[in-house]
Amino acid sequence: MSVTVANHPLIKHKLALLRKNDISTKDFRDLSSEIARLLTYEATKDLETEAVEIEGWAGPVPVEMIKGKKITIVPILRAGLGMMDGVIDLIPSAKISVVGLYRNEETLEPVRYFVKLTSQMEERIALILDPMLATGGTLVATIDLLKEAGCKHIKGLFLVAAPEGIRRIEETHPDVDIYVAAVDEKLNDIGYILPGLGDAGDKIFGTK
Ligand SMILES: O=P(O)(O)OC[C@H]1O[C@H](OP(=O)(O)OP(=O)(O)O)[C@H](O)[C@@H]1O
Ligand SMILES: O=c1cc[nH]c(=O)[nH]1
Ligand SMILES: [Mg+2]
Repeated sequence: MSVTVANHPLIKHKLALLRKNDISTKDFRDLSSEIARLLTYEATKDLETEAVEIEGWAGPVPVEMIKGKKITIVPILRAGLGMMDGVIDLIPSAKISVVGLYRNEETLEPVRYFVKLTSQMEERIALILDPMLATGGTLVATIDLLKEAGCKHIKGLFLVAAPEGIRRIEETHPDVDIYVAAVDEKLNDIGYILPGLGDAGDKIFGTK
């Protein structure tokens, strides 16, 4: 498993703004999407390309294009939707597979309430989107169901991760690659990331 912490000044700056306690719903949404776009650039660096020839203005030109183009974006409801626009900006033809999971506030166990995957999962690269990787329970449940659907190539994009969550994925799904804007210090006693962002879903949807 690889964990890529996107070490880019633009990401650091945007994440700093995202951490402000008095951030507006609009700014939280905009920045989540912008960071997701930059993480997508990083997470797609190893996509395979193939040599093709196109007709250019002065005749045939040898160019490289992405091979296969079978990508599915997997936003985890709700908060993952806040990253989706940024990813679609860069991969406009990606199919979308929606996974609805929420974390039980007492047990911290993920509860599944919606799944709608696109076709041909066994041929696709899945890009899971969720702003927060905390205990890792939600991500493990998502990877489990993607693998059950035949998916073999899975990556996860997160704004902030806790070391505890990363360790859990290393132990359970070492074949999955993680891309994250920051790995924070730890979880608090109710499973929130510190310093973290607070409740990302509530901030994106303006609830609470
Ligand atoms: O790593 P874990 O400990 O499983 O926690 C992370 C999950 O918790 C949050 O979702 P939440 O349950 O708040 O749902 P929401 O997106 O609907 O707010 C977050 O967006 C992740 O999906
Ligand atoms: O810190 C956290 C942990 C889980 N979910 C969130 O939205 N924030
Ligand atoms: Mg939430």
